[in-house]
Amino acid sequence: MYSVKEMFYTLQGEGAHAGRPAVFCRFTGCNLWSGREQDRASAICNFCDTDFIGTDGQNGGKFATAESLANKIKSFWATPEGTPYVVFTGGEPALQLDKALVMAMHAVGFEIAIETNGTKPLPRNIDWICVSPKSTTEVIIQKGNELKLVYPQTDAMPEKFNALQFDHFYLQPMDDLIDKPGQTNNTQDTIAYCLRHPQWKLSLQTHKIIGID
Ligand SMILES: C[S@@+](CC[C@H](N)C(=O)[O-])C[C@H]1O[C@@H](n2cnc3c(N)ncnc32)[C@H](O)[C@@H]1O
Ligand SMILES: Nc1nc2[nH]cc(C(=O)O)c2c(=O)[nH]1
Ligand code: SF4
Ligand SMILES: [Mg+2]
Repeated sequence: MYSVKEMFYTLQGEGAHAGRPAVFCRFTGCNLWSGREQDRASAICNFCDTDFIGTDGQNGGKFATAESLANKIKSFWATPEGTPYVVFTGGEPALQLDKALVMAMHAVGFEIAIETNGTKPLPRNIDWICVSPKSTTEVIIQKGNELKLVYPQTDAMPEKFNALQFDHFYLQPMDDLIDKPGQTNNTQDTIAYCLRHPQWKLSLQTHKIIGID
């Protein structure tokens, strides 16, 4: 059984594929935060910008089989043109994305991306792996396509990750959910870090800038 918070067709906002049309499938639940505001301060990951509780979002629901979820995802790709692309996110998608769903998505012709915190094993054959380390957690997914670190995090500074095996290293300014002026500092500090350490590139959350999902 797969539990999905929401699904929608939009542009990937972040990282190396920013601007690319994709179906987003947001799974319910995460291993680093309950998702409840009263638990945020004590959570391992405490800056999350996402509501991933329940199945009540747009096109959310429970799916009994990989094939039924794959067919639903396919229904949001509205054109015969291009290679259909799905981004599995959450919550933490590694808690639910399994071999059966990877096979079912490939069977309906999709390329598969994942946005993961890197603390849980992944099934084989995911086409694009984006790992975003959090706080003091151990990153067990040590290779992939992009490492996209939210910056700054006291317990997860870039030096900890710069020797891992990724093709792209991105820093994404922390969207400060409370202190909006603080956000400007995060962006300026991220730019300054990239300029000093050019292994790292800036990733902006462009969907927030242009006002799409
Ligand atoms: C909501 S997470 C879901 C996927 C997975 N649990 C993870 O953390 O990578 C999706 C992406 O948003 C990033 N993110 C979450 N909160 C953010 C914030 N306040 N500012 C900037 N990026 C954020 C995460 O680091 C991750 O790259
Ligand atoms: N447009 C858009 N791009 C995204 N890239 C990663 C997202 C996520 O929440 O995982 C996200 C999202 O929520 N929307
Ligand atoms: S690991 Fe990802 S989904 Fe979980 S709380 Fe952190 S940012 Fe949100
Ligand atoms: Mg998001």
